[in-house]
Amino acid sequence: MAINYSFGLPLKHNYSDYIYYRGLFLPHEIDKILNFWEEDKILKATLSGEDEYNDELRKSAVMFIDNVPENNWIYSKLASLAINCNNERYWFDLLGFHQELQLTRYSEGDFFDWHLDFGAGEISARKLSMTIQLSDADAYEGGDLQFMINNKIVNAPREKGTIIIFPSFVMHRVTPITKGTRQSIVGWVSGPPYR
Ligand SMILES: O=C(O)CCC(=O)C(=O)O
Ligand SMILES: [Fe+2]
Repeated sequence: MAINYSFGLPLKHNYSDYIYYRGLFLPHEIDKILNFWEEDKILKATLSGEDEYNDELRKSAVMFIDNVPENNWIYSKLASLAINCNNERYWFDLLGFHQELQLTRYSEGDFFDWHLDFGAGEISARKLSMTIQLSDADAYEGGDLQFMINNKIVNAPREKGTIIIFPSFVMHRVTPITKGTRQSIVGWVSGPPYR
């Protein structure tokens, strides 16, 4: 039986395991972001909070989008969207981006197995994760961003330009690319500890 033993706090019901948006970036803006790839800036992806490479959990190439004035248009659009999404759905305490936005490129055979973006150490302040699909959905096979929700696997939308936002404690993965290349931006909005 449902009971209502109130602690005197407002209760809001609008939680979603993930939510997606379209149209924030225009096609030419996405192309501009894709042109950021500079081969000499690419890092082999490491697991957050770990210095060691772990090829079993993740294989992809990453680069960071510097938080410099020329790139402010990307940061500010994503910040506004995160704030609006949070005000509508989550009501987490958010402070801002504490890590640079990450550009990720998955080539054939690359993947990122099941994980949370939240955990001990420097990733313990992460509250919301955001992914932006930068590649045409038919430019690659495999490479699905998936969530594990109540023991069911759910695919995130693939359309280019779609922005997917989810709490950083939701389990997700990117399945192996079997053909082509997938690119994404990944960002994390941080905040004070849960309370
Ligand atoms: O590429 C993506 O869409 C998600 C990657 C991811 O889960 C991560 O970098 O934590
Ligand atoms: Fe992740």
